[in-house]
Amino acid sequence: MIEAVGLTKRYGDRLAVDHLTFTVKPGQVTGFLGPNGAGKSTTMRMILGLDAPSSGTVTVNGRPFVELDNPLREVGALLDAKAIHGGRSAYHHLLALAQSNNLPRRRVDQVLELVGLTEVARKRAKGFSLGMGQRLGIAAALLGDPKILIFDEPVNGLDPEGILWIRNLMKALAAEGRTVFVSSHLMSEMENTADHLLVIGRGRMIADCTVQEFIDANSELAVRVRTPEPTRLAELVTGAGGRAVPDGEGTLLVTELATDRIGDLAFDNGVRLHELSPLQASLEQAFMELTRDSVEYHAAVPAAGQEDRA
Ligand SMILES: Nc1ncnc2c1ncn2[C@@H]1O[C@H](COP(=O)(O)OP(=O)(O)OP(=O)(O)O)[C@@H](O)[C@H]1O
Repeated sequence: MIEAVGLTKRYGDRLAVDHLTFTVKPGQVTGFLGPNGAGKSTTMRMILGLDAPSSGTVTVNGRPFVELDNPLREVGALLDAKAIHGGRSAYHHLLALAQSNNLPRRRVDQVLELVGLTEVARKRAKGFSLGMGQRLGIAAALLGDPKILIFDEPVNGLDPEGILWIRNLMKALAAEGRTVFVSSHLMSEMENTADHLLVIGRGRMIADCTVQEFIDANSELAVRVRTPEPTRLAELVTGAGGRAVPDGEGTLLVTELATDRIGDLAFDNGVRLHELSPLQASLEQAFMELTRDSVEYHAAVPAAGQEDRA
């Protein structure tokens, strides 16, 4: 369990993390989502005692990280996969970690096996691909068999196979009853992996809900209707309080009116329908919409007065 109360980090006059209060529970994957610069890494660094909060508190298993007796046995983290000693082999990198943390040597072989690096274990990590480096970072996180796992953007730059592997691993770790906290700036990455979501923007909590709740609350329902009489149906829809916009020949996209209502309306007025299909906006779109005002650096030039709203 990870618990943050009023967690805040200030860099000069910039609030990188702004009074975050949340709980990350065991037995599920919790996705930590936010656009670049939202404050995800800073939050994770504070959880791991690498940065001190300006105010507020964060505990793991009820205690601040720095007070844990055996940190590697309680919390495993992947923050920056490139932060390894390139001259060492994967095996020696893990062995050094195991020895300095009083962990048995056999754990090294076990985690190498678990992440699929056994065959290259004696090669220097310098020659590792991004995916192999990521696997080595995960092996290090798993070394102490911790109940809490923290991964910062673990799939960044990975190929589809690597992404799938990490997704399945996170789910399996959660199914074993562990607390799995994973950050990403892409909603699409989380929708198949996470059970719970914490969404932040500009350091502030925007949403704390299940993935299903996020879908229900944020994806606008539209209905695609195909008919030989689009103009007539559009009038009926508008008359009933909905909105209809043409979407190709003989097709309308209807919003603000339920699917059943559109069907009834057409039937009651003798309008023939060839298609009536409810559509959901993608989660990615919903996420972009939700965080639009909280993106730190927009690609386009921001409107006057919007440059600094931190
Ligand atoms: N050491 C630092 N000194 C000054 N500002 C910092 C420092 N670390 C982070 N920041 C600022 O704090 C804010 C949050 O950064 P952070 O890296 O936590 O965001 P993030 O959500 O992890 O983004 P990304 O996905 O780009 O890593 C940003 O505005 C960043 O520029």
